[in-house]
This record gives sequence, C-alpha cells and structure tokens, in this order.
Amino acid sequence: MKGLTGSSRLRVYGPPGTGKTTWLKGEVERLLRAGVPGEEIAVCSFSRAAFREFASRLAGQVPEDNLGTIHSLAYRAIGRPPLALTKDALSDWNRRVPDTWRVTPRVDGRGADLLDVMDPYEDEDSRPPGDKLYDRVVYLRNTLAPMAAWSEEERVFFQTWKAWMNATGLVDFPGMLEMALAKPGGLGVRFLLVDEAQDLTPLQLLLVEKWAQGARLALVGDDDQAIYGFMGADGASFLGVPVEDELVLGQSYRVPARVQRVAEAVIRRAQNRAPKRYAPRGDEGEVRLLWVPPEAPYHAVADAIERVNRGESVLFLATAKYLLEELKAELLLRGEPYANPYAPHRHAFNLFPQGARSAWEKARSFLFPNRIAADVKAWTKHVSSKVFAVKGEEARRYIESFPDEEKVGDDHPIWNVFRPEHRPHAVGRDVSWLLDHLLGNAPKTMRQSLMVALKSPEAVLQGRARVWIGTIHSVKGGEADWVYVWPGYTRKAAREHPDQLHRLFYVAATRARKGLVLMDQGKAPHAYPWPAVREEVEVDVW
Ligand SMILES: Nc1ncnc2c1ncn2[C@@H]1O[C@H](COP(=O)(O)OP(=O)(O)OP(=O)(O)O)[C@@H](O)[C@H]1O
Repeated sequence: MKGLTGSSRLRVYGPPGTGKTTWLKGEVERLLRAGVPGEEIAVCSFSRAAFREFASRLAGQVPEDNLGTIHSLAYRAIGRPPLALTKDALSDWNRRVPDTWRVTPRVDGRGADLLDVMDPYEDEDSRPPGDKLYDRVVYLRNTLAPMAAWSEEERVFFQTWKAWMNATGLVDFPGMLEMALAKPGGLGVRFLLVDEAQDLTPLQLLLVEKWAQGARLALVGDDDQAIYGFMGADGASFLGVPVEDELVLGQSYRVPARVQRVAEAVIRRAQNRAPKRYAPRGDEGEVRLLWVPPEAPYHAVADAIERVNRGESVLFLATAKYLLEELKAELLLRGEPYANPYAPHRHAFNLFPQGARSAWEKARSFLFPNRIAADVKAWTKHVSSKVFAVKGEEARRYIESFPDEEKVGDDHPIWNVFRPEHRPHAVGRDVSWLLDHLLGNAPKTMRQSLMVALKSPEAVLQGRARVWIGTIHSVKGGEADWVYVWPGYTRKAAREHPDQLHRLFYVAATRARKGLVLMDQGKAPHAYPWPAVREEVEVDVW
C-alpha cells in the first residue's frame, strides 16, 4: 500500500469506515519500524479523544507533544500564552466594550479544545449579539477573507479585539494559528500526518503547509464528511491541495449494505461533492424508522436498552445538544447513565465526566461500601440541616473534625450527629432518603447520579454508562453497533448551509456497524426529511 516513504505529498481519501484512521495509525507504526525516530513524526487529529488510545499505544515512541489537534500543536509552538476566551480574561473585555460586543466565556483556564465546545445547531436566536459578531470574525479569519469582504462593524470589532489581546498578552483560537504562522521555523519534523483533513480551514491548511516544508505530508480525509463549514472548512481546501500521489480506499469495514444505501441517498442531495463509489461490508444490516414524538423518547430508549442488554453498543445522535435533554431525563429515570466516549470530558454528554473532580463523585461517596470521613464530608455538605441533631454549622464542624482518611464503620461516632430517626438512613446508604433531604443548591449531577443510583447503584459506584449520546459533531470518526438519529435541525442551517446539513446526517448514518434507527418526527417543524428508501425501512408506529 502507498505510504509516506514513497511520496512527499500524499492524499488519502475514502468514504466512511474504509480505514482512513486505521491507515494513519498503521503508517506511523510502519515509519517507526523502518527506523524513523519518533521525534521526527507529528500527527494532527481533530479531537483529542480520538487520539487518546493511539497516543497511549505510542507512548515512549512518539513524543506526546507531537500528537494533538492543530490548535494544540500551534499553542505549544507559540509558548502557551493565556487564553482570551476564559471567564477571567473576558470579564476585562466585557467591562470595556458596549453590551452588543460582549463575548461569553467558552473555555476554562486550562484551554479545553475549542471544538469540544462548538455546537453550531444550537438555537441562533437566543445567542448574544457579541457572540455572533465574534463568531463571524473568527469565520472571516479562518477563511482568510480579504478585508474588503468584512463589514465595517466586523473590522472595527476585530481591530479592537486584536489590540486588546496584544495589550494583555492573550490569544484566541484563530490567533494561535496566526501567531504560529508568523513565527519563523516549523515543527521540526520530517513526517506530518493530518487526519480528518476535510475539516481544515484555509487558515489551518496554510499552517499545515508551512509545517510541512521540508517534510513529507499525508492528508487523510473524506470531503463528504466535512461538517465544519460554519467555521470556514468546507472540504474544498482538502481536495484542492496539490499532491504527488493519492491513495483511495474503497472498502468500508463498518457500514453494512442497507445503511450504505440510505446514507448514499442522503449524501446525493449535496450539490458540491466529488462522486465516489465504495463497497459496503458483506452483511446487509438493518435500517428502521421509528416514529418518536419529539418530547417523548420512551420508545426509542426502550428499543435501545433491549439492544444494550444483548451486548450491543448504542449511540444516540442529534444535531444539537438541547435535543438530547428529554432523552437524558428518560435515561436517568430508568437508571441508565449516559456517556460519550468521544468527548469524555463534556458534562452535557457524560453523567460521569472524566477529568477534574466532578459532582457525581459526591453521590458515589454516599454509596461506597468502605467509607472514610472524606466521603461523609463530601455529601453531608449538601444535605439539609434538618437531619442533624444539632445546628447545621455545628454538625458540619463536627464532621470536619475527623481526619479525611479515618475509616467510618457503621458504629462510628460521626453518625451521632444525625437525629436518631435519620441515622439508619445515612448509615444504611438509603438513596431515596438522601434525595429527599438534599439542599436546593446541591449540584445537578449529584442529584441525577442519585436518581440513577436508585436503580443502578453499581453504575454510579463504577462511573460506568451503557448508553452513548452526543451531537453528530461530537462523535466524529466514531462508531457503534446501533445508531439512533434525531432529524432535528434549524431553519437557518438549511437555508445557509444545505450541503453541510446533508453531510451532517450522512456522517450520523455512517457511524452504524449493524443498524440505523431513523427517528421520524413526522411534520415537526425543522425536521430533516429522511429519504424515502421504503424497502429498507420497517415502520414502528407507537
Ligand atoms: N483492514 C481492515 N480490516 C478490518 N477492519 C478494519 C480495517 N481497517 C479498518 N477497520 C475497522 O473498520 C472501522 C472503521 O475504521 P476507521 O475508523 O479507520 O475508518 P475511517 O475511514 O477513518 O472512518 P470514518 O471516515 O468514519 O472516520 C474500525 O472499526 C476499524 O477497526
């Protein structure tokens, strides 16, 4: 198979599941086996999650600093200045500017991935004007739009924003790329591999080209899966890069035949695309249409849980986060926690998010079979003072007086702080009792985790979810046995980026390894019309 030792500019493309990411990983391993030092290889991917497992496999061979998103590599290259989009930094900006220029914070101080927080299909009308203006300016910077194409307001806003960043030493996301471009020298590698290259903006591509000077470059992607048009990446940059050689992958190892036929009917609606052919997997797979009223996902959940119980993986996908709210509520009622293996840090998709200590651990601390004082301290902070035999403040002081690591058996004196009628519930890990006596300001995920614990304490103890959920953007490159897709979208999306909408549902459909369940919302406004592929579809009317 073609590889980077044979050509200095290679484009690898292929439809969903044809092994593009697998090729890229294999190529890195082939280079290492051929004796290329790991320091001379860099790999860019779109999301960090996609790479976590790969990076750990390469640990000690390719330096961790050479693996990451384009933004993270650029951020390192410019010496990691503080970020402009944090709460602290923006409170300064927001104090100085008119209301209509105020920007809402988007990252924490540690610099979470920009794309982890992008949800283009959230309700546009409810967004503050400053956020919309800032996003338009980011788009113009990402697409390298000539100043003549900017409106007067966009120009003035950007000049002010840039002057503020310069004066304060802060940087925003396109700024990382702009600074890395202006900096002499590149990444200092001989091999640069870029996954999901269809989502490169013209600005990112310019930086990749600079980094690739004197190096061999592989761009890996699929123009039909370009779903970041709203950021300025429409797949055209990827297809337009002059290359020496191309590797076209034509066999999907994921998508079964029926799923492929429906997915093809969706992507054929896109106006601007290069036609392509590929072979599906050998088995037929299944496509079903499930009529689900938008506000009641009970039947979809019941259907999905049956599959999970049979050992299959299930992924629910929607265009926007808010569409998942009813689903999450239904899952919690059933004691089924949710997760997103492709965005494990995002609270919106994970009841048990990874990373910094989070509120669900307070619920877990109530359930531990072998408790220590620190566990009791964690949940008693959020319990109503009514359960204590003394005043709340005094009770909490008493609980705090025990060293964190002290073991707390069922007869430990710490329990004496509870009124006699409450004591057995606290000692006995009575989840309903705790839910009944939680303070109003107890963290939401603590309460939700306790709801799950009513039915599945083990799931909370282990921080383990069985059902995956996410926006289509959040699961790029991912897959599951069964994929359930909501047809929701906004009218604005259809008007401004119809191709992108078709690509988005194409990406969603092609995540399925065994079957696809299209959730039909009938005549609900703004519901994406599924193609009429009747022979593929079994209709369930509830
Ligand atoms: N040569 C192969 N033989 C068998 N299975 C493969 C092969 N290559 C890839 N796969 C499997 O097929 C699935 C899809 O592979 P991969 O994610 O690399 O495809 P992709 O082209 O990057 O997909 P997408 O375009 O959706 O991101 C994975 O489960 C992978 O393990």
